[in-house]
Amino acid sequence: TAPTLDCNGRALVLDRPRVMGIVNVTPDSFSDGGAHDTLQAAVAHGLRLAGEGADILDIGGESTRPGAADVPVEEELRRVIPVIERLASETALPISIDTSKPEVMRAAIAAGAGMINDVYGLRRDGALDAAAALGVPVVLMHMQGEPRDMQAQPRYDDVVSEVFRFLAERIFAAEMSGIDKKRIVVDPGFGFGKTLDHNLALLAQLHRFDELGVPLLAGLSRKKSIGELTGRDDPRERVHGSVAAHLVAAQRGARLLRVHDVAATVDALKVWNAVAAQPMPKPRT
Ligand SMILES: Nc1nc2[nH]c(S[C@@H](C(=O)O)c3ccccc3)nc2c(=O)[nH]1
Repeated sequence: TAPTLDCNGRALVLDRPRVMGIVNVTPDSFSDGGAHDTLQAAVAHGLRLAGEGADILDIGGESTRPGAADVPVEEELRRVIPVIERLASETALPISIDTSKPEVMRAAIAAGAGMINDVYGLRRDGALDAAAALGVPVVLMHMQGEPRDMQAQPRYDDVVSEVFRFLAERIFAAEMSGIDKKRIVVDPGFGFGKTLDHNLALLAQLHRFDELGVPLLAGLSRKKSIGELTGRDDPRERVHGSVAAHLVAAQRGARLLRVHDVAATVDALKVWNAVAAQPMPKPRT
């Protein structure tokens, strides 16, 4: 039986790679930037991704852009809560909240979200206890440094081992706080304190994270590394490179893919699934 995440009553079955559609509710992601327009545009975007075949929607109100100032909790709530309420009522999809703040976690789950996606791995004060009390699945991601400085000088002796150890420690910390291991997803955090070479090493050795015994999320969509490999400076032109990277991640064990371009990724996974479903001839004994 496949691992199944109970997201506040909405099931996310990880029997095959599943697609998490990104809904950024940050004024800088919608041209006009007005609050009402941002709400309308974000909800429309979420509904569109649902129509394209997303298995879950990830709502984020704080751009973790390197160098970005921390968004005050009231502002983050003002952005994401109305979007979660509308999407939770207008789609049957599970919804994850991309936040590191305990207050935002609580309000988001109360508003209908069913999973916590924390790029900070529940390291903020009160985050572990909040996540434990809320009883929903959590994504624990690796980041070296802080969003404002993480890309300045990423450095590792052995990036895969160090990210592995960090994730193992966060799983332990989560379990010690009462979070059942069955509710935990881990994520190497592509682009969060990593150079291109670090990201490529993590992708190439993604299978090593199977040893942690929890499902893996990969988020490479439209990231700088994809741009560097393809020479595409405009993130909107990084769809093909992103789909390729996510297929590699799926092939090497990722069961959640966090993407902007849902339709393209869904089509690619249909090909992947068809091949994965092929019976393998018994190895000649
Ligand atoms: N679990 C998980 N959550 C995530 N949230 C993000 S924000 C990122 C982006 O490019 O989307 C980003 C980074 C920097 C600035 C803006 C946006 N990336 C991930 C990820 O890789 N894994």
